Amino acid sequence: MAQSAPLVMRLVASSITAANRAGKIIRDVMSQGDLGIVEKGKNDLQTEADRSAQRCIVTSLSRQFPSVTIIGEEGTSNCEVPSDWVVTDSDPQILQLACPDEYQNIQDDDIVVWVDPLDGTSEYTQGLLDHVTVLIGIAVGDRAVGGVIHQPYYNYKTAGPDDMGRTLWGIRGVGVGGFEPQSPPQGKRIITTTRSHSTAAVQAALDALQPDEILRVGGAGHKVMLLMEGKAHAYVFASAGCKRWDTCAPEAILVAMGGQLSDMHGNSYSYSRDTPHQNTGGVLGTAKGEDHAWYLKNLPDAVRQTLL
Ligand SMILES: Nc1ncnc2c1ncn2[C@@H]1O[C@H](COP(=O)(O)O)[C@@H](OP(=O)(O)O)[C@H]1O
Ligand SMILES: [Mg+2]
Ligand SMILES: [Mg+2]
Ligand SMILES: [Mg+2]
Repeated sequence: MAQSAPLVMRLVASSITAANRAGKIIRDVMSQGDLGIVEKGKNDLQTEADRSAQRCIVTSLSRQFPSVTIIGEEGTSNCEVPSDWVVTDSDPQILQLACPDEYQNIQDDDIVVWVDPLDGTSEYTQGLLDHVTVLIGIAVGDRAVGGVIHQPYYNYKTAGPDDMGRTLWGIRGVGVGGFEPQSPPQGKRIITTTRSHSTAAVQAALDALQPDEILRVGGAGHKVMLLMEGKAHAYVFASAGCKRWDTCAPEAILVAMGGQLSDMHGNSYSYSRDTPHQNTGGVLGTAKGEDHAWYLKNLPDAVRQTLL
């Protein structure tokens, strides 16, 4: 039964265990105390946790799916991966779920896996640990279809080391799991946006949308989780700073529960293997039940013109 599950379902099932293992690596690097920070660019850090978590995920998935294209934020390295970082088991619950007809016969060639081994690096280095997530997105053709978000420090203030963290998943046409989907409060507009990568255009977009409240938090995964759990109505980021690995997994889960994610012009991002990595049109995510078009209509043209 499990062996014969369709490829998309097997990829999500294996991504859950790989993301959980990567989360443990992220916690271990922090508790060992040497983050090994490298500056990749302006306001763009990489730590030993980003590097190690990526090696864990890419090695684990490519052992099981050697012909599937995997694109990760941190590039590749040929160093040996410790054997206990390689996990090849799968989440049994996902393998039992019915796969939609349109994804029954998907081949290796049709898939790209987008990996952000540690989303919210800036917040990780500053000790804002619950902003950190591990993101694994599964694209079929050019669409984000499956997503896994692992939050390694969920409940870290109250949980012990063995019950810390959680893993959320979603598959278009199947549903979501690992969390309780909630709608945001009616009669209010709460917008979430970047905490560490703001610009004049990012602020101008927020001003025009007149939110009742702004939640400035780290990580694309964390911000989309706020939409999924009814804590915010929209994620508005009028900047070209995010990449496909930031949005693929969150978009798949958000869409699977009835929300939307597009660029600031209302166009969907393509997640096919030859697509550019940069989300040059910015990010607009809206919770289930929100009027995505209202946000698009009320964004100032001057802001939109700063984005391709
Ligand atoms: N100006 C910029 N330069 C580099 N990365 C940016 C960026 N703006 C956003 N990002 C990336 O987009 C993700 C979400 O950003 P933010 O937390 O500011 O909303 C982060 O992913 P990583 O932490 O995985 O690198 C962040 O690095
Ligand atoms: Mg980064
Ligand atoms: Mg990221
Ligand atoms: Mg990252």
